[in-house]
Amino acid sequence: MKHHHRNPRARGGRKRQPSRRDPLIGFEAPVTIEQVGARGDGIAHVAAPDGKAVLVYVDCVLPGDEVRVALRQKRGDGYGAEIVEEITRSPSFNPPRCSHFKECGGCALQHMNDEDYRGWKHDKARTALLRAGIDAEDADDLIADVEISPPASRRRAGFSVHVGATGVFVGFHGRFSHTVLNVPDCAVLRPELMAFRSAFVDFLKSCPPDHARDIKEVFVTLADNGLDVLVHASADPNLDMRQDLAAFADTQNIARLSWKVGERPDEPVAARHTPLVAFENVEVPIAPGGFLQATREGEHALVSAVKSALDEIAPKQVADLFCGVGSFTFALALSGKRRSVTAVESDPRAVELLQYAVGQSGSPIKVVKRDLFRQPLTATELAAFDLVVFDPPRAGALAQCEELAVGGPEWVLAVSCNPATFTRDMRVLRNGGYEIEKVVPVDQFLWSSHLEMFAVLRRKQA
Ligand SMILES: C[S@@+](CC[C@H](N)C(=O)[O-])C[C@H]1O[C@@H](n2cnc3c(N)ncnc32)[C@H](O)[C@@H]1O
Repeated sequence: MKHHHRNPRARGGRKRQPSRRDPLIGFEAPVTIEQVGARGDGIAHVAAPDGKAVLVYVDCVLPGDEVRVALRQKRGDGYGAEIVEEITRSPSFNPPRCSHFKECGGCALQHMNDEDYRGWKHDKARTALLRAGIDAEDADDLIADVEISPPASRRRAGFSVHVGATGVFVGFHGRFSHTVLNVPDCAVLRPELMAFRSAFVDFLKSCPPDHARDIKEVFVTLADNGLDVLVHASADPNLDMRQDLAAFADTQNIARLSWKVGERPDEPVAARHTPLVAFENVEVPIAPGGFLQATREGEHALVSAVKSALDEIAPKQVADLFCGVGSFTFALALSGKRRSVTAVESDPRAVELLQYAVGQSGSPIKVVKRDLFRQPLTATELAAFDLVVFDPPRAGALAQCEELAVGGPEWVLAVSCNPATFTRDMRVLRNGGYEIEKVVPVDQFLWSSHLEMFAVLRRKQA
C-alpha cells in the first residue's frame, strides 16, 4: 500500500488547526419566547454559562411560550435551538393541523391561532411600509385586510422525491434537513395534489428501484382541466418507464406528464390534453412548471384589486410588465371595457403561449419578449402609457422602478412576492414622486412566512 506524505502547507499555506467544537452546541437552558421573527421562528435569549445573552431561534413556538431548549447549530447571528421540554404554552397556541407539522419544513406557523396569524401577516406588510419610509399612522390607514387563501387551496407544489432502502418518500424536506418526508395529511394543498402525491408514491413503489431512484423532484400544477406534472430526474426514462408513466397518466387522469433532466428542455411523456387556465374567459395553455399564482383565491384577490383600481384610473394604454401567461393581462385588456395592453415578459415559452391565446381571442394585447432587468422600459417609452402594472419575481423590479421614477405615468400598480424587494422598490418610486395610496396584503402561502403585496401608487401632482 502506498503511503502518502502530506505537506500541510501545500494547499492553504498555513497549517490546519484541529476544528474546535463550539462549547455552546448542546447547551440547554429555559427560555421565554419574545417574538416570532420574519421567518416564522421564535426569537429568545438564553443566558450562556459565561453570563452573556445568546440569541436563539426556536421552531413551532409563540411569544410567551416557556420552553427548555438545547442549542443545536449556529444560525446567523445566533443559534438554532430545539425544544427539549415544554414548560408552559401561550394561550394562543393552536393544535397544528397536520400530524407532521413539527418535522415538516413546509409550514412555519400552523400552531398560531387564526386571529394572531392574520395580525402577524398584517404586521409584515406594515413593517415593509415603515421600512419604505411611510410613517406608522399612514401605514395603518393604507393597509387593507389581509386576503388569506384557505386551507387545501394551493394548486401547485414541488414535491421532493427519495427512493431508497428505507422506502419511497414524496413530500417536503424536514426542517433544516435534507430528509424528505411523506406528507399524507398536508393541510395546505388542493385535494387533487394530495391524491396525486399518494398515487405517485404507489407508482414509484411498483417501479424497478433503479429507475425510480432517478426521480428527484416532481412539480404538479392543477390547471382548469387537469393536472400538469413535471418530473425532474437524473437520467432519461427507458422504454418501460415511459410506458408505465403513460399508463399512470391515464389511470390518474393527468392532462400532461413531462420529464426533465438537468438543464435540458423538458420532454412530454404523456400528453393527453393541453393544460389550460382561463383569465376573463380566455383559455391560455400553460408550460410545464410555468408560473401561475399559487392559489385561485390569491389570483382572484389580486385580479379584483387590479380591477377596482381600473375603475378609479380609467386608463386607455396599459403596460403589464412581468406578465407571465397573463393573470392580469386579460383583466387589464377586457374587464368592463376594452383597453390596449402591452404585455412584457422574458420567458420565451410564456410569451409564445400568451401570444397564442391573444391571437385566438382577438384581445387588444401586444406581447413583447424582453428582459426587464437588463432592458427596462425607458422613461421615454413609458410616456406612451397612462398605467403601468408590474409583478416581478422575488428579486423585484429595481431597474424598472428607476425608469418609472424618472418618467413613469400618473398611476402604477405594483405586485410583489417579496416584502424586502417591495420595500426597496417603493423607496425608489417614492423618491421619484409617487405616493402609495393603498396596499392589499395577499397570503397565498398559508402558515408560511411568505407574503404578497399589491400596491396602488400615484404620482404627486406638482
Ligand atoms: C411573479 S411572476 C408574475 C407573472 C404574472 N404577472 C402572473 O401573475 O401570472 C414573475 C414573472 O416575471 C418573469 N420574469 C422573470 N425575470 C424577468 C425579466 N428579467 N424580465 C421580464 N420578465 C421576467 C417570469 O418569467 C414570471 O413570468
